[in-house]
Amino acid sequence: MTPILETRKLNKSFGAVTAAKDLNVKIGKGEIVGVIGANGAGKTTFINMVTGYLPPTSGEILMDGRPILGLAPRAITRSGLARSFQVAQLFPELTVLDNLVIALAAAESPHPSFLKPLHTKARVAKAEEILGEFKVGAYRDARVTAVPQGSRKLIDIAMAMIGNPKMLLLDEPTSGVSVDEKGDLMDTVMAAVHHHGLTVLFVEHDMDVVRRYVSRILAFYSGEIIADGPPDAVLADARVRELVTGHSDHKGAEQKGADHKSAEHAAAQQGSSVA
Ligand SMILES: Nc1ncnc2c1ncn2[C@@H]1O[C@H](COP(=O)(O)OP(=O)(O)OP(=O)(O)O)[C@@H](O)[C@H]1O
Repeated sequence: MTPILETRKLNKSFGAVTAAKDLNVKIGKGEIVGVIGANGAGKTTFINMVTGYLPPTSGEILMDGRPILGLAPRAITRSGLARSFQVAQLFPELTVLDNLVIALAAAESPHPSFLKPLHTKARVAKAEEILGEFKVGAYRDARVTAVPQGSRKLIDIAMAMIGNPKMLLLDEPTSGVSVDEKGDLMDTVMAAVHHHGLTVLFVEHDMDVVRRYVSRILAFYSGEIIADGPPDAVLADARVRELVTGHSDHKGAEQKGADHKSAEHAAAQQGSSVA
């Protein structure tokens, strides 16, 4: 079967830094793929390249067997490959409903008219349906700035799904979300993903989340994929334990390593350091 997403010998260099090295990836329809790797391993670079935000140095990218390299991000989204970002891309001063209505109008036409009313009955009804599906209906009339981080992430992901994509790429859907909220957030996202029959690839630093939701892991290290397979096999891989999740011979150390990476990552995002 033709993969929904395929990259062939995808490379990206930033000067002397190799952020992607000969990445050959095939994602099949319906797969739920977790992308893991330490800070700077090349995870976001990979997502940015396949969604058109970053031109590769060389290589090919195919969606449903058709080349998409060189297309603008919006054209790639329209072809069925949608994404979310590490930081939710919402209009912070507008209400949640306004944000969804704008996204719906943009999905209907690449050049929505400013002269026609945005809040049509159909769009408001659709927005309310989406808010219900993502369990954020309580924030319908709240400004985005007043919405908790986890719900903001859900709204952002809901908006990525508005154009009925075939595949979703989520860059750290649980980053900045409390440990208590992560499970509910991912349960809600995955319920929607299964309901709409989507293929998903998401970057995640929390190995508990990865283990629970994915059927396959791609482990990145220094721009390369060092392991690709079912979660149990990849997380037990010696190189992954050493270079990604943190290696120790003690029982449970793999998780401790993962927790440390999460802490390191959170600290890096905040410009501080982890001892
Ligand atoms: N615009 C850029 N200019 C220069 N170097 C970059 C740029 N973007 C990424 N890099 C470098 O490329 C490498 C891969 O970065 P990337 O952001 O893809 O890593 P990552 O795995 O997503 O990390 P994180 O978990 O911190 O988000 C890093 O060495 C990074 O410093």
